[in-house]
Amino acid sequence: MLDKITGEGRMLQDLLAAGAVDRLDPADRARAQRLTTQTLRAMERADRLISRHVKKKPPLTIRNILRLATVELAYGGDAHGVVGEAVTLAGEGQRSQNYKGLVNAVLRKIAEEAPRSWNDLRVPRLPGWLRGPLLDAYGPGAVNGMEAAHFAGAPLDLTAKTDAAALAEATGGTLLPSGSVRLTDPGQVSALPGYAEGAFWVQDAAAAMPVRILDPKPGENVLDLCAAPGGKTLQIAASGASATALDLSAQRMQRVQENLERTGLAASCETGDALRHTGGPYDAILLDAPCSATGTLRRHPDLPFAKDGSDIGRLITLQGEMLDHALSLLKPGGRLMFCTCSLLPDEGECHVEEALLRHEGLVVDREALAQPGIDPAWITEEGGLRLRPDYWADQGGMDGFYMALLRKPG
Ligand SMILES: C[S@@+](CC[C@H](N)C(=O)[O-])C[C@H]1O[C@@H](n2cnc3c(N)ncnc32)[C@H](O)[C@@H]1O
Repeated sequence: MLDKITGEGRMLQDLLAAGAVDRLDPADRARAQRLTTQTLRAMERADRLISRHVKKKPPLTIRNILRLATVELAYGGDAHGVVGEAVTLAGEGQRSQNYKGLVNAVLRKIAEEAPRSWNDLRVPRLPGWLRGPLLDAYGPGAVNGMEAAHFAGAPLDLTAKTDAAALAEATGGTLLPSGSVRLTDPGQVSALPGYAEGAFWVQDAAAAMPVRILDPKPGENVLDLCAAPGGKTLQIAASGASATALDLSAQRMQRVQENLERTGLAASCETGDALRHTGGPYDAILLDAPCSATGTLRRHPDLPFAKDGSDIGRLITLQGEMLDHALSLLKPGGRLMFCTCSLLPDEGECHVEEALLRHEGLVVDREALAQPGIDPAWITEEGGLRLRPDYWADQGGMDGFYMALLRKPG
């Protein structure tokens, strides 16, 4: 998986969905996934240690074997076992066979050194294509905080179908001020109490906020324009509103259907292009537009390796078109929640500023942001909400997100 992510730009989720670890038993599957994410998160540190002992860069597979083993050693893996497994792995490939001796020698040195020097190495940095714009937008202190949050990884947040306090009690989790339930050592999600009955779904606390702010009401017609895998559709459906869920991807729409079935919630599901959707007019619309997903790096440490930022311009254009089209599907006086899980203002704040100039009478509803768990300091100049992974640092952070509630003139 590391070879495909770092060498071919593939995303971990896609590899898993394509069956990359299906032949392993469940415990090994979980271990493979954990080791992959751990290695990606700590790659910069591993490379620093490795570079002390390797003069000429070996082929990618060998580099990845060294990285994987270095991270295992740094996190207390048994030196004999880890080095042995890495040498065996190198021996499996025709080309990589020649590097068995190097793998053995380098890892023996690292086994001695890693437990001592690991924590002295700096927190891994974001790639330049992302770090530059984030420094411009938020400054060095914030970016350091974000990098620390990415390195720390993320807890598991749940959204309750009905009673968050009861869910917190049943799962031993913490009820966050925004209403999500947080678990720091969850184990397997499907083994949590209430999973089979559909009492909750997995959703980061930040990702749960757009629908809380949109506040759908029973009887309202609400469209979720980019719905899959459906966390926000479930929230809309649970509110008692009549939900329509749309997504371009049939495969991802399948996930929405499965989630609705497990939770016993109802929504009308459509596969199609948001820009061609002609239904409505709707009382309220949620537009969780496709974006760089740079707010989710705590959970997706593969993204900085698989992407280089070259698709962001295309995404920004698409987001603007979707925002305009969504407004055309709203009833007069209707409300549009525009959000993206991006840290880049070009995919958030800037869209709202520009939409206000393009659409006469359109306003941002700031009052809707007066919600439990929302710090007024997070509210931006144009009236949106900027969430960052370095917020709630003592409680395990949150995903990066931008959201704003727009009201169409009546
Ligand atoms: C950020 S994700 C949505 C996450 C979802 N709202 C949730 O909470 O689970 C963006 C989604 O937009 C979908 N998408 C991309 N282009 C689209 C289009 N032209 N029309 C509709 N959906 C699109 C993608 O398939 C993806 O599922």
